[in-house]
Amino acid sequence: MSFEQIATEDKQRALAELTEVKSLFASRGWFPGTSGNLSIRVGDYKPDEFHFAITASGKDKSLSTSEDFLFVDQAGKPCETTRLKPSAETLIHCEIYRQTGAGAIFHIHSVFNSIVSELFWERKSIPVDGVELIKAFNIWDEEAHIDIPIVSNFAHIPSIVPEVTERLDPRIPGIMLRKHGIYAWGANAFEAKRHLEAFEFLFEYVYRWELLQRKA
Ligand SMILES: CSCCC(=O)C(=O)COP(=O)(O)O
Ligand SMILES: [Zn+2]
Repeated sequence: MSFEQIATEDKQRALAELTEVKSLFASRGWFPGTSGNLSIRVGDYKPDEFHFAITASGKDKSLSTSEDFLFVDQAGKPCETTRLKPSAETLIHCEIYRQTGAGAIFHIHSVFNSIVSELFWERKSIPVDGVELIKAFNIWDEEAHIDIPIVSNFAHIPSIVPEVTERLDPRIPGIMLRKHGIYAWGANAFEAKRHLEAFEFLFEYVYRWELLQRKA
């Protein structure tokens, strides 16, 4: 399916959802210093052909303007002529869509996610044991244990992608970039938001729990 074949309503829905989520996350202080990026997929999906709307790079994401989003293809190339630049991290979105077929991907930076990625960097994953909010990931085992993967962060974004490819865990709808931020995804915007909120809760929990253990 080409970009032109995708229904206008589908594209408008994606932009409306992105606008709503962006404003909500901004109200929570989740885009400090222009950080973070959001995307929602549109149209049919094949691992080698898909399209998505994504935040434009370097914008103040607490503001709402007519130049907040653009559409790109599976290679991260704009689908229409525009002076906007897609997020500098678009290739990470491309890779996550390629591997998971997700419908939405949200990325934010926070103090808790950055600290825990460093606390657990040596084991390359953030362990979470038996916390109820693991159920937000549709993992319903009693006393579930999960490991949230942490990958290296590089200024050169294409260098991050191979480790994302390697470490993506089909059970866990997220991946943490070391001292950078969390990527969370889901079948749609509602699910990606639920996952992101759960990750952020768990990161704060893990941080505070770790501190209590170290003091004891
Ligand atoms: C000032 S934040 C550094 C870039 C970053 O990590 C980020 O999430 C925002 O980049 P974008 O190009 O999507 O605005
Ligand atoms: Zn980032």
